[in-house]
Amino acid sequence: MQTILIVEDKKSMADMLSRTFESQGFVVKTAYNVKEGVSFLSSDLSAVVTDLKLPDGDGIEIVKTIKENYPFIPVILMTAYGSIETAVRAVKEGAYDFITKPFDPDHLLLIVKRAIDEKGMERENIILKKEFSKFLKMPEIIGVSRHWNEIMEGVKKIARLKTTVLILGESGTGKELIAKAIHYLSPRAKEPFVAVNCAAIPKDLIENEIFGHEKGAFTGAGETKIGRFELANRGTIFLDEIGDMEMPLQSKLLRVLQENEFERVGGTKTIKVDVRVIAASNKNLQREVSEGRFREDLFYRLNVFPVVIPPLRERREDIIPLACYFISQFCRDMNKNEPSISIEAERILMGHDWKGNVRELKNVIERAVILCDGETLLPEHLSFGVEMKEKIDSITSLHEVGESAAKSAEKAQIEAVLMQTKGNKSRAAEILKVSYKTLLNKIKEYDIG
Ligand SMILES: Nc1ncnc2c1ncn2[C@@H]1O[C@H](COP(=O)(O)OP(=O)(O)OP(=O)(O)O)[C@@H](O)[C@H]1O
Repeated sequence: MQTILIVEDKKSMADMLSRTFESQGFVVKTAYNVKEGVSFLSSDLSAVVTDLKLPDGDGIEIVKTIKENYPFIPVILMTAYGSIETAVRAVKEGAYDFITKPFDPDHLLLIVKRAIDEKGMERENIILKKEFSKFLKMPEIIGVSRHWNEIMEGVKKIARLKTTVLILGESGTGKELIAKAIHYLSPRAKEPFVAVNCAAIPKDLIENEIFGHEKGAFTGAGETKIGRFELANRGTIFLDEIGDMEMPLQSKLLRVLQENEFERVGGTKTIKVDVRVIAASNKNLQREVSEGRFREDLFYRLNVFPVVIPPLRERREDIIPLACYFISQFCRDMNKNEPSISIEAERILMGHDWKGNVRELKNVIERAVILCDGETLLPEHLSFGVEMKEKIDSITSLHEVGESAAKSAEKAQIEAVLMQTKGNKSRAAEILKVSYKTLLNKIKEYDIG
């Protein structure tokens, strides 16, 4: 349901507009002066329609307040003939449009609907551009093991509620995928899913990224910046690697979880939000608490509904179904016929340790699909398969061989693509078909200069 705020001092006009919008299914709030109008502002509003001349000031004050605090709410001004110059100034100050009195209410309705659509798209674009939200639909999730079925049962139950979820598991087990599944199965599915990797953002920037800043908060803060909590309003925020969040920020997060409000960096105004929080960690958070690095109260607040994803080696029944799924995905992308997996290749996949979990399996399969031109995927198509054949007698751990070969191949591939993009990491991530976050982690892991 969309809510409109009408600020108009003439009661008959305000009533007529309320009826127009209500007949179209909008919820309408009415204010009769600037002070009242400003007090009604909240992020739940879809649009504001305000008169230019009000008893205690003018609509431009409302425009300015909205631009600073709720930049995604469009404001439409109603002006009398003769005050067009002021109306033009209002548009310069950030109003979406103005309409000159007298007007046809249906015309105003049209402007408001278009404004809501455009501002909504603007918000989505910021989210997409910043790669906060990779999927616009429910991702495909594969798993047949008992563990996995239990996880999915829990996910389906919890998705409907606003409960905070804490997802625990080693890197690459599918924590982000589960967070997305919860979001897309929830009543918030049409609202943004905003992911933040607390470990990938430099420590001195993270508060700013998550909570935004006010204009002039520090040198270089020329404009007010909306943080990711505000971008996620009405949707879900996914705080990945929460165990890496510094203590002072943990306190700020606790307040948002308890009171749904915070201040931007350098600001005094309290911002209210309605955001579902899903956090994830590959660290043992209880140990972080006992060692004094993680706030105990925050841990309990996050741990309302824990989801523990076991490593792939503890749910081996999922390996082949996942491998088959990735084969068909990559073959479709590369326009190739789908090979079947030979018994030997299957045995190797089943026996591997998968320290990098599903992510590692996905990478191994991608390379295998590139190398395989026949109808059957063989051990030599698995990057570690070639070396394994040569060294099978001399080396005790098959897994070590497979891993080191896979890793050096991956490192070489990343270095080559970075050279190709002249160091542009976003472009390299696109070519490598990994998230920007994953690429940063890999660069760190392989110490690529
Ligand atoms: N059950 C699954 N079905 C299909 N794809 C999966 C599954 N689990 C993981 N994946 C895929 O494996 C990759 C890694 O998963 P994801 O990024 O969710 O892991 P993560 O635990 O969040 O990793 P990290 O801790 O490093 O951020 C992604 O490409 C994801 O789509």
